[in-house]
Amino acid sequence: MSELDLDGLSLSDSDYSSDEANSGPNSFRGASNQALKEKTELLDKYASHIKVDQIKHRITRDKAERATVEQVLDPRTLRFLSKLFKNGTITEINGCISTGKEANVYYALNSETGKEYAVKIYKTSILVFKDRERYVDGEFRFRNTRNQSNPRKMVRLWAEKEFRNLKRLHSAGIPSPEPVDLKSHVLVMEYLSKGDGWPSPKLKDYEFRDDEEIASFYIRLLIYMRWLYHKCRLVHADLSEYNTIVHKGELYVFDVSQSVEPDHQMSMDFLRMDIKNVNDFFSRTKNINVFPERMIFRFVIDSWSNLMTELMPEKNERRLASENPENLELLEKYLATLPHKTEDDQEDIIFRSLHLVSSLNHLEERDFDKFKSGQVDTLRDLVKESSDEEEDDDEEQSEESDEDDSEQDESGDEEGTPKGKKYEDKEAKKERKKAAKEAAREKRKTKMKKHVKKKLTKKGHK
Ligand SMILES: Nc1ncnc2c1ncn2[C@@H]1O[C@H](COP(=O)(O)OP(=O)(O)OP(=O)(O)O)[C@@H](O)[C@H]1O
Ligand SMILES: [Mg+2]
Repeated sequence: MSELDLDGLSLSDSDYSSDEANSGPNSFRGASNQALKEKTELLDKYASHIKVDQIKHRITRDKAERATVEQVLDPRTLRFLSKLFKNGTITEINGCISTGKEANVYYALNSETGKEYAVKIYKTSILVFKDRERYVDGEFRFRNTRNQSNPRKMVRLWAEKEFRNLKRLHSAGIPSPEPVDLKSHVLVMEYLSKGDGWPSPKLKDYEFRDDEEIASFYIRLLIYMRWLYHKCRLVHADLSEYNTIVHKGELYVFDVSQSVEPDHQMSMDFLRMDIKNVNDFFSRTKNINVFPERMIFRFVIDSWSNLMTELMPEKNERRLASENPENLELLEKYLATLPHKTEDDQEDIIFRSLHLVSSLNHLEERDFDKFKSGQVDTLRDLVKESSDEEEDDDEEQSEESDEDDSEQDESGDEEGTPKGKKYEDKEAKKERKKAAKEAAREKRKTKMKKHVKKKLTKKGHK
């Protein structure tokens, strides 16, 4: 593998020992005597400072169990943890906060400074690895790492990605856990706690005072999505009430290892999904009025000057706004001008089904310009335009192909780009299929000859 240098962090093969192919927590089959010796030494030294049991209610100071530590942490992980002990970042690990699909998060402490930390340890299981590939693929920053065959290297890359993304959030003023240290696949960050080890609640568990507070958190989250896009050049790609924490009265965004840059081929689909998740939580669970998804989408990606032109038609009024880009109050003001989503919002249903072009990124720039400058209210016209050409060739099959759609969803296309599945909810998928069938039927009735259409299209764009 070529050496990577990502924002000063470099990866090289030398950090990877080849003792375990893909160590599950306690697998050290095939480990050399030397590795075993190293593990024993590390356990002798650090096991009494590491508690890996699940934290049930609050962090306790029970004695750590060497046997459990040995079972849960593979030698490599133990080695990187020992570096954190040695460099004085932490002095103890006091239990497991979360065992996720992709990582385990532990509570750590520096008893000298009293500072608390969350230590996120990424897993190297092959299943996780396959699932996550798509977030790294297509990212300019990780262009040299495509098709990495070594899960450990990939996992290290994701940890690094999260570390760097957290830094971006932090410098953009988006409340998020401060990244503290990174050792391979072991990431240390600020622990968001109410004090004494108690974690601050996730958005999903937070007890809101009233509707006003709910609405203000909703608005904030929309603005953070915009800041992520414009200030951090990121789309979160897994934004929800599970990956946001209410800490000291503020909404904190975390879990950004899968976040992608806007140039990623799937970024627009991820963004649309994030918007849907956020809207669903606030409208269905919290019962407040939300904005139409397509309008939020535009709010997130549109330029500052376009938004301000809409908000303040007078030129001299806008001067101040141009000196103060991404200003929180002005963005709040802009959002206050948006209408609320109605129950049966057809435009939003169409917006959700933009999957027809597989990715919004596949639309040409001029289409986006049209959309952004308000020449078309939704992307419906553009979708028709862009999908027409493909449909000319395969529309006859469209109804039949519906049948094996789901299979395709699982496998993705030739280039490994997943279609639908995670990014499209069932409801939207049903609507999309229904709309596609109806559209195909309608289209057959009034089908225009290909050569005539080509001529017209060309004229129209001049
Ligand atoms: N900095 C932090 N402070 C407090 N708690 C945290 C922090 N980071 C993570 N957690 C807790 O650990 C859980 C898992 O973290 P995170 O979402 O980053 O990992 P994940 O592997 O992506 O998990 P999942 O697959 O469940 O989303 C969070 O839901 C949260 O409860
Ligand atoms: Mg998470």
